[in-house]
Amino acid sequence: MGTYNENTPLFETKRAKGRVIYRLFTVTLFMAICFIWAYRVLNIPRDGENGRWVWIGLLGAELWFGIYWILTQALRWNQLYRSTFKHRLSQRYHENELPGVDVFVCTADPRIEPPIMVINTVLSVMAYDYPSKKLSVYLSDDGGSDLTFYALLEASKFARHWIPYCRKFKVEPRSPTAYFVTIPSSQHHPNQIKELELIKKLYEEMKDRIENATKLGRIPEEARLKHKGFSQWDSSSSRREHDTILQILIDGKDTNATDVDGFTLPTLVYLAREKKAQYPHHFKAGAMNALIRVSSNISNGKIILNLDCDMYSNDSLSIWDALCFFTDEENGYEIAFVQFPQSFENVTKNDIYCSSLLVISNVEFHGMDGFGGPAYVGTGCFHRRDTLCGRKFTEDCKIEWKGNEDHIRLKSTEELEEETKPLASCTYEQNTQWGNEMGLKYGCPVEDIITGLSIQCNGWKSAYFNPKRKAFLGVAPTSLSQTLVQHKRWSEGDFQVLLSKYSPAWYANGKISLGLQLGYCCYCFWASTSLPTLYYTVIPSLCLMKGVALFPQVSSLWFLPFAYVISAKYIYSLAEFLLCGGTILGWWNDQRIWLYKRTSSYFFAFIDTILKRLGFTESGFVITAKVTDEDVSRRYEKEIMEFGDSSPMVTVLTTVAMLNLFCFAAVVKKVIVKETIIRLDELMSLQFLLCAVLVVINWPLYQGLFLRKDEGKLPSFLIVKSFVLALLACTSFTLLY
Ligand SMILES: O=c1ccn([C@@H]2O[C@H](COP(=O)(O)OP(=O)(O)O[C@H]3O[C@H](CO)[C@@H](O)[C@H](O)[C@H]3O)[C@@H](O)[C@H]2O)c(=O)[nH]1
Ligand SMILES: [Mn+2]
Repeated sequence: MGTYNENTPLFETKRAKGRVIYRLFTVTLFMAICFIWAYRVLNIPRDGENGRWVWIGLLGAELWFGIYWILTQALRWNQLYRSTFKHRLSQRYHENELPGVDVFVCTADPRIEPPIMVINTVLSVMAYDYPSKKLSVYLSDDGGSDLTFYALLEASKFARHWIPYCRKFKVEPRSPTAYFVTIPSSQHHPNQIKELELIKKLYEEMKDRIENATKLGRIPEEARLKHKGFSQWDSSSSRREHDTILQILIDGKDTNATDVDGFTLPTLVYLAREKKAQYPHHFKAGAMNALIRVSSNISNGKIILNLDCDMYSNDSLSIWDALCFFTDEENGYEIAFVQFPQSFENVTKNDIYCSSLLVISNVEFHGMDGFGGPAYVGTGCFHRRDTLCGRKFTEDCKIEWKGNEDHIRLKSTEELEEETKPLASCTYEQNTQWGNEMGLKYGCPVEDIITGLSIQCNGWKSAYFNPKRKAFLGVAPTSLSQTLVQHKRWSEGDFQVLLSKYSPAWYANGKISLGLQLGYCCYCFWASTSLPTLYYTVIPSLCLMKGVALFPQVSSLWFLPFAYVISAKYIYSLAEFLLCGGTILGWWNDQRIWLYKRTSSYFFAFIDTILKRLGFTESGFVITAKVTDEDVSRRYEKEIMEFGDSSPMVTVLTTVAMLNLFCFAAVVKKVIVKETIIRLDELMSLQFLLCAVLVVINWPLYQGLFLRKDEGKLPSFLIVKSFVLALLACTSFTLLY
């Protein structure tokens, strides 16, 4: 058996099919883009002529779009697909020889990340199909909340029943909530039915206790008295000011810590790192680094899995998949992390906020993988501990995975806790390389992207694994404003990565492949695409109203490249979307959100980054809510747009929408009065088309402004505000031009 085993690979990679055809298509599109550029350059109105500056602006925008399009080709040029052979791995390794795996779950606020959701995630990973003594689960609570601690304490007791139940009946998924809503009732063994009822009852009781406590904002007195852990909270603790709270709720080394069947349980640890107002805590990156240190003293697993608190495990075998990459004798040693896609449980069929990241997950990350590996996106990612801590790649980095790290510990759990606590103090990192050369990087709202990039710059590869059965499922935002806020954080972060010392544009030069550099740039330039997009959605419409033509006539030969680029680009994008499993309406929604993100989130991200550079603002981390109230939820299910708080971002959207409506109406009026019918379809057809499409795609905004009566509509003062702003823009353009 042994000899046969050592030579067979544990994973396989395949290049995408149809690459030659795709590349040819790309070349034709690129040529057409060059013609568009040529048209703009050759036809610039002369000095003093009407529309010179508008034209030059348009040239700038089209140059940018063309260049950006080239960048996006890097993500499509060389796609790679992977599959694993888990059974070979389990043949090759004895249970005792498997590496330890430490799972880090991060939470930060019990009001928008409900404790019951958090422990469902925790339970789903505790129930992984992996030897318990090799598995440890750490919950980092940046909210420093005793409610979360209470929930975790409850979960530690429930786990004693839940894990054996999962093991016995091989259930999937292993997040209790998700499991109870999906159980197929018919195919159960009579034995299971009884146990199912029992476990369900236990779960419901626990859930009630936790939800009651969360609702009241207070722990039941008897529970508080029963567990000494609560004594670490006193009247002065708050989320911004408290000492380190570290509790090993289940110590895997403790022979008494067993489930109801008498088997060892995985280690379970609660950590609220020390917080003091005068020390920056660096958000999730700070939490992760504290976890890295604390875990190194407790379980020190060679593999670290990082999850956001809403991302439960949907496949109990994912650890095996990840290990196939790391332990493959031939190619595994250069892989630093294995990223799974971010998938979401709550997306609706046509995904109105395009939160399922369909194309990114099913196309673009495979493209990055073809050039050296995907980015790290913060959740659903397995890391090697040493590379996360800053180890550089050298050819002799081959790590020996096999080995029994099972030493006997002489210290008691309490001693271990006390000894470990200082590792999570505010001052620990002073004068160290943490947040810089070690651990996750500080100072960037997308700590994940910048950290992953720096690991790749250290010479490592990463792997993207996108299995059929989703490995992790999370909660996507359910309102427009939340989506915009999330994307503002992402695009701002990515833009900062571009300007940082780890910039994919210069620092990464020569350290990672050119394709990967361009791939990263695609995301890093999100923020800057806002300017040309805003220009394109405003100026041509205003010119249309004024009667200034900016595009070639239908009868001109120059019309052809425009027609080709527009149709080829959109037909391709629709095909790609459908191939990823989307719907036609979903694609249309995707185009809308594409526009909204670019004209609001990215625009504000751009401005904020500049302000931050000049020292005016500090960037923070606005946590995405994972709860939705019932009313909002109902509208979300029906795919009715929910606008949420009316932020300045939404004002930009409504103003642009209103402006296009004005321009469109003005032109239609002229046509009706028969003034310009001929000029319109001759000279201004494309411009008219652009304006009309903008009006059509903005339909939900007009509905939200004028037609809807429900709570999710836009506030009426926004009608006035955007009306005045749009009117102002139209009149000043008419007067000044
Ligand atoms: O001070 C903080 C702030 C956030 N978090 C946790 O970070 C995670 C991500 O926050 P969320 O609000 O859900 O942001 P998303 O935009 O959904 O997250 C994506 O983008 C982030 C970077 O912007 C990454 O950190 C995440 O891992 C990635 O999933 C959550 O579990 C939070 O509890 C902390 O632990 N401490
Ligand atoms: Mn999230």
